[in-house]
Amino acid sequence: MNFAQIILPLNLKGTFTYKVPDELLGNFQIGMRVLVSFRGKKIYTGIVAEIHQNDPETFVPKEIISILDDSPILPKEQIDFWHWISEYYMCNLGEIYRLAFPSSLKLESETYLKLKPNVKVDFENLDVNEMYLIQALEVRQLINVTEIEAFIPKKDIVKTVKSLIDLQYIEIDEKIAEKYKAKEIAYLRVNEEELAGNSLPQILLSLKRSPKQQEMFLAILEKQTENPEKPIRKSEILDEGNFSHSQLKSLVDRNLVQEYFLQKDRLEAYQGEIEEIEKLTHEQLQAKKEIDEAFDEGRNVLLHGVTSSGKTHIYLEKIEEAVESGKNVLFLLPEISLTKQIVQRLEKKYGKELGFYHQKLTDFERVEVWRRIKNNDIKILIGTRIALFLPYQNLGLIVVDEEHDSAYKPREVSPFFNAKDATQMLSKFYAANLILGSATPSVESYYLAKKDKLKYVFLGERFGKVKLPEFELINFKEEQDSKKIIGNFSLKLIDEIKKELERKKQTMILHNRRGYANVIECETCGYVNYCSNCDVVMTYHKYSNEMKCHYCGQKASKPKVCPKCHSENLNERGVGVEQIHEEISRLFPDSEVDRMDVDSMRKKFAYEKLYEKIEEGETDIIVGTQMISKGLDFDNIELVAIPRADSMLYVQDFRAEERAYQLITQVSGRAGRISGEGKVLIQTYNPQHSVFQLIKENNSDKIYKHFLEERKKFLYPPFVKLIMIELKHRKEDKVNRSAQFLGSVLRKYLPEECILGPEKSPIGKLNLMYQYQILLKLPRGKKYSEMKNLVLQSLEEFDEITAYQSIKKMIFVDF
Ligand SMILES: Nc1ncnc2c1ncn2[C@@H]1O[C@H](COP(=O)(O)OP(=O)(O)OP(=O)(O)O)[C@@H](O)[C@H]1O
Ligand SMILES: [Zn+2]
Repeated sequence: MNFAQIILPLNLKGTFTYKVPDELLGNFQIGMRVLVSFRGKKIYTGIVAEIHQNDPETFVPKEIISILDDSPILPKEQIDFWHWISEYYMCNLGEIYRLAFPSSLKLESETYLKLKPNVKVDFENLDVNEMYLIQALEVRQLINVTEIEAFIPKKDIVKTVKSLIDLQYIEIDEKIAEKYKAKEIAYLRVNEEELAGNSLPQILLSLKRSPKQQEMFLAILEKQTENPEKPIRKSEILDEGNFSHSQLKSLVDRNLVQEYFLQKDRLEAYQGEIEEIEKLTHEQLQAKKEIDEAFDEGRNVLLHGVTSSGKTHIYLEKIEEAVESGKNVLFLLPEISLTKQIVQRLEKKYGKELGFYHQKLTDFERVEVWRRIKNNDIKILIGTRIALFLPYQNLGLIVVDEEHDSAYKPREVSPFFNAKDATQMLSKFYAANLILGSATPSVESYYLAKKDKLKYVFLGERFGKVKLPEFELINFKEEQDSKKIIGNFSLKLIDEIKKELERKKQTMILHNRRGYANVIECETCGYVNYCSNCDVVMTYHKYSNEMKCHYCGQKASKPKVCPKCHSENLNERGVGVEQIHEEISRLFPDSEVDRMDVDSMRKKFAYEKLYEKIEEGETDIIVGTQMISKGLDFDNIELVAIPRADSMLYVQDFRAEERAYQLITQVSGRAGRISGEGKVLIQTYNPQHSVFQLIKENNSDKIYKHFLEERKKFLYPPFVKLIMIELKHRKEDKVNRSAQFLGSVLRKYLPEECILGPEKSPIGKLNLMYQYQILLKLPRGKKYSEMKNLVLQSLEEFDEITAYQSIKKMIFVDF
């Protein structure tokens, strides 16, 4: 008899044993999807992880209902990778499965289906089951898979649903249906109707008094006549420097010229010619040579290239080499950004052989990418962390850009894993090469490189021998004492910004706190406004005039009087980016000041629009949170200012200094990319702080040495391994008791010095759940896996207590 171990999309440990009916044995392989029922009536799509002959002794396994694929949907390398993640990050295979697969590939009882809007169904070509389902959906808008069992035999359900999805008649109902759109670009055209109504000489006559407008109108008309198929980019007209925005605006107001927007991806065909990549500079060539050598020895690479050193050019060379040798490439980004230079270039060169995969795609789009990857139609995939799980074949190169970015290991969605670290294993399973790249590598990667576990390749010079920005520290205490400040800005800093404005240069101001004020406090009784779901004060957002909890998203109106003592004496405390924006706008009333943070960028295309505005020089000062530090490559920014730099350091987190260094260096990297005149002004109460001093010196070896010494002294990674266990429950005393119990079990097995806690988490309540945590500091090396097994054993003992089964457990490995 034959049995199979099946992975189910459930948050349960391990795989599940099913019997393989003889009639299915003909084509039954690991990596195929099967339909099974689990715990009673519910059906699920599972994945075959193992085939064997071991009849289980303690129970009678159920039979697999049907096979859904003709060939494995998941390659062996991915199954190995899933097993590794599950073991290393102590999570369940089912959690990985849920994250990895688009919903329509893993239909289950609770999946809801609906008709696609405005479909015309060709009933003649449907089989009986398909017809029933369509008819049912016409009567009721939503039907879930369980309900379908009433009129379609179980074994045919998935086949029927799949075929109707393929025909695009039906779709999975998704709450997050907001479709991702590519960047919109502004285009111009002459208003044909005006031209038809009035003769050209008439129009020109009407523009007699404004020769510039006349000239511009003719320029647009000329381009349009020359090549009617080719849209005229607005920037193309304005960039020549001949015409101004106000002239264009008059033409648009007179209805002679129309401005319209097109999505970037719709235009691929027009954008035509692929330029050769510029030749690598001497330094870049040297770096590439070192990478080639490392790859020859089968080693992975950490590419540490200062900001604007041209890491992109090196990636491009390696990517194109891989593709030429018939291999496929995965390019991983922390977040998808279509404005990136590399994306634009690859898009031009590889067109349809380039794929994108990220959280913002709809389910249908995701399935489409799966299909194309499986058919080997995509050579280069650009994606975020979920792209690790696509069914690649022949993967030859993985590049992880901005490898230090914490978006690779979010703590909000399970399973918890670090995508950057996981690529090291993925590359192993595929025997692919790996480049981790950053201007500010994570301390862990740097350490691995220095230990020769990764090949360290350093690019210390900006492209074109452009100078790196200079750092200057402003002692804010002194400025304050001598009354040389206005609000959060020293007169010195104000003066520097003024100079930039006069020189027509752009300035960036970084303040990494959302909102307007951190708290609203009652002067009379000291009341502060806490979120009703969380143990967190609510942040005041002046622009939207509301209080927001940054942890659970809860909103409330701003209190007019103190809810406790009814005093009207309410005060704003703590400075958020909105306030910095307001101050700057007041200090420079004649300048265009824009704000870039998650709150202001929520509207559709807000980011794209602001990006273009900055690119076209319409913005003078950009105020923003860490968002402004990411990958922007503008050429007219010279001054970067950080008015309240201390706020980055005093955070309870052993990575606070590392993060501050990365953020300051990244944002400073936006300055002087062409001119080499970049300048960074840091206002601080502690100019002597070692991190500021080291940043000023700009010697990366020294900085990392400092970080590593601190980590060693206080026993933090990379010198120990951290595992954080967080327990959650709606009742505080229950979660407290359970945490004490787990602590005592762990202490039975592990040495005392490895265990910190249990204690209340820094955020004691989140979304109505009380949280307690236990931090484990475990030794590296062989001992680590031994101890991890003991941790597992402790967790199993914990799970045996019935009273604690309602406690939610979260395990963060290497967080
Ligand atoms: N060999 C080259 N020839 C021509 N231009 C180059 C070359 N290398 C880099 N550049 C240009 O230099 C600029 C900086 O390069 P790039 O954006 O790749 O830097 P980076 O190392 O990724 O920096 P960051 O980490 O700040 O994003 C870009 O505008 C790029 O086009
Ligand atoms: Zn909250």
